Amino acid sequence: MEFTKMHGLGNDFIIVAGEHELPNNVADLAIRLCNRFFGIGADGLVYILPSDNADFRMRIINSDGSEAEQCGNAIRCVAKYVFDNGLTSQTELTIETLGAGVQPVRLTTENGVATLVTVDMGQPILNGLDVPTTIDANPVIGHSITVDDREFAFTAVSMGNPHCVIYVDDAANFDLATWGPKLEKHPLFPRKINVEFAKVNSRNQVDMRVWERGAGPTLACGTGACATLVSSVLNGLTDRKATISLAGGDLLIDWNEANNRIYMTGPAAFAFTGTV
Ligand SMILES: N[C@@H](CCC[C@H](N)C(=O)O)C(=O)O
Repeated sequence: MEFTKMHGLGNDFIIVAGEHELPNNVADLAIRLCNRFFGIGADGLVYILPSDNADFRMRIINSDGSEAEQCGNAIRCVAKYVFDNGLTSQTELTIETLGAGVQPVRLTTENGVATLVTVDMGQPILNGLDVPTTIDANPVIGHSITVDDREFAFTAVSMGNPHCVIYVDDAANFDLATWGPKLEKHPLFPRKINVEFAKVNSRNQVDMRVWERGAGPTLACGTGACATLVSSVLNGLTDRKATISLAGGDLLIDWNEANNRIYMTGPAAFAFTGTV
């Protein structure tokens, strides 16, 4: 099997193109190939597939074998992959996702390669039961959650995949390994959850670190950055356009007031290709 290793701000993926559907053993394959010691190593396995409704379709399997509905960093990688490899010459294209519908993507290019990718990530889902959480409220803002002896306040946002955003004093040094997995699997979240720990520095800049559902601590999370911006606007902490600074770099997130849609802009990069 031929693959290309790519990343969006260090959130890394094994990209496979040329198949028509996912293989039956895709969960097992993702676990084996994403393993950083015995496999290639990645946060997820991504397939670029043909679509009936869009230019391309993508599926993303987390490193634990679970499938995610959407992935903001992977969709930028997919867009760069198809453009730079000549599978399309369009700088505006559409990519179908499992849980966030068809997403329009715009590429900024230089000398025939994509340098930046802007994705229309759609409208956030704020109804607690739809995120999903077990909380019947719309929106779920500053809701208390207790883990062991510690109480946090979270805001719930779905970008097609579920997120809870928690504000902390120091996101960069937050103890992800202790609290991330306990929050991810908390009974308030029936399909588990991606957890963002955020520190707002100004109305236009937020530091964020993420514990991802099915992948653990990653260097960046595109949908998590979108959820953080939405949460920060709902909590009155930022304007509708802000830079979300992750361990792997910055994403620009813009929540358009007129159409309620979220636009994410950031880079994508090739690492290497291989055969396994
Ligand atoms: N890294 C991603 C999100 C990947 C999926 C996530 N772990 C989930 O299970 O929802 C991103 O950039 O959005």
